[in-house]
Amino acid sequence: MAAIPVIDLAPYSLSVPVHEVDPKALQELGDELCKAFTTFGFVYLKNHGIPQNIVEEVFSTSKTFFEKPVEVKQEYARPVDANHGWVSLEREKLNPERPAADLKEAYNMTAVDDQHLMPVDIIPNFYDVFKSLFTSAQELGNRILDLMSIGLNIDRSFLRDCHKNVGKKDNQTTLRSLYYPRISKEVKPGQVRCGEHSDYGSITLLFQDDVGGLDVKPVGADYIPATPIPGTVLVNLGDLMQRWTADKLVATKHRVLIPEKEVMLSKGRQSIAFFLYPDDDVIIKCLDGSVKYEEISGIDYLNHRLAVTY
Ligand SMILES: O=C(O)CCC(=O)C(=O)O
Ligand SMILES: [Fe+2]
Repeated sequence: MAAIPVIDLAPYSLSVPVHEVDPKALQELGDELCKAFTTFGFVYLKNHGIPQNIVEEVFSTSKTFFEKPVEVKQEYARPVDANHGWVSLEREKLNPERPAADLKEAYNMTAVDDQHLMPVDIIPNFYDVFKSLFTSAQELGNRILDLMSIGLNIDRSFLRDCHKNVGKKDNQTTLRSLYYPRISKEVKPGQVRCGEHSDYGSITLLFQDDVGGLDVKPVGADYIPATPIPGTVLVNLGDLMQRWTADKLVATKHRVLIPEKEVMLSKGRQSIAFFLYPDDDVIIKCLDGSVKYEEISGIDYLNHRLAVTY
């Protein structure tokens, strides 16, 4: 199996004003992106235009938080009825068939204008750095949706328009900082850092540190490593988008196992995922006009998927 494609987003980078973009370059990018999403479900984007220092700040600020004692972090815990706040170690099991829960912690931000459950009293810049990345990732996400619409031969603003309320109450888009602590004690049988799963929503933007460990499973092939490439963002498709495109584009499985090499066990790992979801009330109806899947609202689809994880 060939490697996960790397696409150069320079012609549509965040630093290029939308009205200055060459339509031919957009069509080529849209086609390239959709092609990658039909087999790998994953692509690396280089020259995307999100400044690396914004990403680094979320990594370092999150690490400061994750290294606090459990009793401190508990104050900011995700309530059962919302996807916002701190998620403790072994709380989630992304592959429900595994016997033990994932060895990871996370902090989720869903509302961009609200500091609710944010640890700003102990880490004053926490909200600002998360908000800054959330805003940039939202803009990049919109551009990726434009390219997907072009590649799918639908109205160019169609997908973007279905994601108008990102960061607000009636949209579930989440910026999630993930922390995989060093492996210091016995791992339970079958336990991993992040169980096999596909993402739930439209698309996911993933920033990894340099430790590595993410494996992805292209269609018809075995898992291959998604080795970190500095300065890139890894973009993958979620199940909801697979359903929306009537399986033309695929949401492939991925996982993070316990490192095999002894020296790697002492290293923690960090990643940051931006899960882009359509607005709650958007009706997901097959874009090719077929009736392969029943219509469902964005929020009903997501609630059904989240129920399996917790
Ligand atoms: O940590 C990673 O690299 C992947 C995390 C992931 O797949 C997820 O949270 O959905
Ligand atoms: Fe994932």
